[in-house]
Amino acid sequence: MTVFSVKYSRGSFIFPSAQPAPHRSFTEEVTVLNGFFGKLATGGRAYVMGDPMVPNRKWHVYFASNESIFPPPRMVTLEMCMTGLNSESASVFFKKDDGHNAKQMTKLSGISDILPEMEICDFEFDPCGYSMNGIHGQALSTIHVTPEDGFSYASYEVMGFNPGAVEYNALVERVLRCFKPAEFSVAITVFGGHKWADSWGRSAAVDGYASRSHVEQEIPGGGFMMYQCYSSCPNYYSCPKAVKVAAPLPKQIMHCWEEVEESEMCCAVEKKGFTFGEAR
Ligand SMILES: C[S@@+](CC[C@H](N)C(=O)[O-])C[C@H]1O[C@@H](n2cnc3c(N)ncnc32)[C@H](O)[C@@H]1O
Repeated sequence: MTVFSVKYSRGSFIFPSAQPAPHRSFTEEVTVLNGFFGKLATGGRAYVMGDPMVPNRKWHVYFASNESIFPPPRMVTLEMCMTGLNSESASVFFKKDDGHNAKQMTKLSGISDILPEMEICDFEFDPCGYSMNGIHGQALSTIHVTPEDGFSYASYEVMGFNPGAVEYNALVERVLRCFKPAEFSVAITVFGGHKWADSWGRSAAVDGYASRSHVEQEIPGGGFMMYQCYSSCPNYYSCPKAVKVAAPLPKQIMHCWEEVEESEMCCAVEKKGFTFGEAR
């Protein structure tokens, strides 16, 4: 089998200095990935997306593809990273003496309602924690939850579905309902053109959350990525819908250095295929 395309993506590490090789820096990760995929037609492309005004909230993406197989089929990937989970929502992911298991966590949390068609294989950790993988036709999803107070975290990822059949904003809200995070980021990758993507090319407008940054980046083969960060508003009722505060920000001028360190100062190495997304 030949490789069609590869994408590696992650947010900023909460504990960067605790990461083992090759995750000590994005540069190191890219070097390893290029060893495997750098010879594909597009070469390895690496991006660090984020607003320099919002520290430690960057989206790191490595992408390489065999361009000869483009144009690619229509495809959307959604990735959400959530921190500061509401303690009541997080408590669902602790095992209880009454045999509270992964199936109950899936139901009680609302995970089963995110995309009800998904067939879910779920797993509970001891004494807490939860992971699941879901499948429906060609669509795949995965969730991982670390519910411990102080460093709580949940991730949600879905790909391979027909974007026309799923409304972006409503999907984001169903995910948030499960975890009620204090902060979250959402990254979408769209192949096959903007226009058809309907709701998928726009900022999510989420009650109770304000958008802190919005960055877009074109990728080879007609794809584009959008990365947004949100924070919950202390006063829910006076919080404007995120779409109002997500109006385009003034363009930021990015500075580039030769190395991208996990200190997340920002930016990229142009000549090696790094680019830094432009904040809007
Ligand atoms: C959801 S798991 C992380 C799963 C990871 N992404 C994976 O696929 O292996 C993280 C949560 O499970 C808990 N946990 C309990 N036992 C664990 C184990 N053996 N390995 C990883 N996490 C464990 C952690 O404390 C944390 O709350």
